[in-house]
Amino acid sequence: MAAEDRNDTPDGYASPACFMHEVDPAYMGLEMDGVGSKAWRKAERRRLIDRRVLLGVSERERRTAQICGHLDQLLPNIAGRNISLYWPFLGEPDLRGWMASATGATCLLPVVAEKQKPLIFKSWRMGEALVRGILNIPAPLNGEERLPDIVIAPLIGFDAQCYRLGFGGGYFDRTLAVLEPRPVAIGVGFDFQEIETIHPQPHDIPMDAIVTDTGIRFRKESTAVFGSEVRPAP
Ligand SMILES: Nc1nc2c(c(=O)[nH]1)N(C=O)[C@@H](CNc1ccc(C(=O)N[C@@H](CCC(=O)O)C(=O)O)cc1)CN2
Ligand SMILES: Nc1ncnc2c1ncn2[C@@H]1O[C@H](COP(=O)(O)OP(=O)(O)OP(=O)(O)O)[C@@H](O)[C@H]1O
Repeated sequence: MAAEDRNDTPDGYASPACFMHEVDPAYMGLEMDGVGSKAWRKAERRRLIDRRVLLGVSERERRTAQICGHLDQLLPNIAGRNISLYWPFLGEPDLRGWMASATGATCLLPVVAEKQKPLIFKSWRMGEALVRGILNIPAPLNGEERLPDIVIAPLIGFDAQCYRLGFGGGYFDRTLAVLEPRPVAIGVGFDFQEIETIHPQPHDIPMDAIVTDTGIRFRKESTAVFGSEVRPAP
C-alpha cells in the first residue's frame, strides 16, 4: 500500500504534533522582526507542509477539483492571457489538468534562473520536455520566455489580508516587486493552510486573491480586475 493511501481518512481529529502555532510568537520569545519572523516561519512551514503531505490521494484530488472550479469562476476569460502556474511538489494542488484545459491561454512555468533573483517565466504545455533546473525544479526545455499577466502562486500559509507564506526563498515577492506591469497575483492552497496572520514583513507582497477548496478570498485593497460577477461590491 502506498504511504499516501494509508492516510486516506478525514483529518482533524488527532492532535497536531506541535502547538507552536497556537502560541503568541512574543510568548515564544520571538519578536516579529526579521530574525524572529524567520524562526517562526520555519516552524509554521514545517507544520503546514506536514499537514498537506498527509492528505490522502483522493482527498487531495477532491479538494483540487474544487480549487479548479473556483479558478474557472475567478478567471472566466483567459483567452490570450499568459498565466503562470507551477510544477507541483510536496502535496501542492496539482493544477496541471486545469492548465491543459486552459484553451486560448499560454501557460507558463516559473523558472529560478539565478538563486535569490526574481523568477523568469517560460511557456509550457502538457507533454513538452522539461529539464531539471536550479533547486531541482523542472523547467521547460524549449519554452519561450514571456511576462505573465496572471501569476498563480502555490502557498504554504495565508491570512485574511491575502498575505502568502511561501516556500521560503522569497522568489514570488522578489518577482512581484519588479514585474512591470504588475500581474494579477493569485495564491492557491487548501483551506486548512489559513493562519491568523503571517506577520507580514516589509518585503511581503499580498496576493490580489486567494483560491482554496472552500472559496475565493479577495484582498480588499486590491484593484485587480477579475470576472465582474465574482468580485464583491466594494
Ligand atoms: N511548485 C512550486 N514551484 C515553485 C515554487 C513553489 O513554492 N512551488 N516557488 C516558490 O517560491 C519557487 C521556487 N522556490 C524555492 C525556494 C527554495 C527552494 C529550496 O530548495 N531551498 C533549499 C535551499 C536551496 C539552496 O540554496 O541550495 C532549502 O530551503 O533548504 C526551492 C524552491 C518557484 N517555483
Ligand atoms: N524583494 C526582495 N528583495 C530582496 N530580498 C527579498 C525580497 N523579497 C523577499 N526577500 C528575501 O527572501 C527571504 C524569504 O522571504 P519569505 O520568507 O517572504 O519567502 P516566501 O514568500 O515564503 O518564499 P517564496 O516566495 O519563495 O515561496 C527573506 O529573507 C527576504 O528578505
